[in-house]
Amino acid sequence: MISFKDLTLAYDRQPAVHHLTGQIARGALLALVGPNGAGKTTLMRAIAGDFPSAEGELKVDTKRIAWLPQQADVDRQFPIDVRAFVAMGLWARIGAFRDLGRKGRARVDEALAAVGLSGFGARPISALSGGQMQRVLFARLMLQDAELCLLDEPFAAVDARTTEDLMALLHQWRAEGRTVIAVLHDMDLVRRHFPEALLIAREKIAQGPTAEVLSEANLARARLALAPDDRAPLASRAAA
Ligand SMILES: Nc1ncnc2c1ncn2[C@@H]1O[C@H](COP(=O)(O)OP(=O)(O)OP(=O)(O)O)[C@@H](O)[C@H]1O
Repeated sequence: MISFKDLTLAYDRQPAVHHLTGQIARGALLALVGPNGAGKTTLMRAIAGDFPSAEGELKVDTKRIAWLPQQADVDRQFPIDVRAFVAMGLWARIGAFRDLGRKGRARVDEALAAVGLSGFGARPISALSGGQMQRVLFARLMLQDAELCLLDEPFAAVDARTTEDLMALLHQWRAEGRTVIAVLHDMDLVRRHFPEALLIAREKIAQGPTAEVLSEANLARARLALAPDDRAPLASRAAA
């Protein structure tokens, strides 16, 4: 589904992802992990086709990609109700601002029921709790019917119950044959739910079965790889 070879993603010549080589198979349920600043969001953006200056090779063999941004990046003050927000998931197929039709409305209601929010359709999104908003984002994603689902810290600031409910949806999507990649910081959750992990710290530290990837030795290597004195731009390091 995805392959990258010697992939480097840099902001102003400073690489956030460096010489990354690997593959992610169709149907994977993969956790992308690494310390703060490891390049996880940058890599996800590139996979989603939103990083113009990639060097090296990156192949993604589908255009049906859905992206769940970090919740902090979602404008909650936008004056829109839950039903209209979730309906945006159907835009790729019916076009923006077109009438949803009876079938479309039924699909929105089904998605809201699947995330446990039946009856919330008329609420403004500004009047939801953080956990409820995350459920709404999952409902929107569901309607996109994507082959590849990319989720950036989907469980940040949501409680255990909401996490378990939403995690069940990820398992369901995978059972439907979709490929699911999630950026996560909760290593216990990753160990419990994700068969495969990719650990990066600008460079690849390890990829494979989660228990092997998340060894103490690998996690320590990842922490060291991002030591503060290793943060200078490539140009000045070469000159030093
Ligand atoms: N728009 C940008 N312009 C310049 N530098 C950026 C930009 N976005 C990210 N970076 C830098 O790239 C590096 C990787 O950032 P990225 O957000 O990909 O890491 P991350 O692994 O997702 O981190 P976190 O776990 O903290 O969310 C960081 O050093 C960050 O400061």
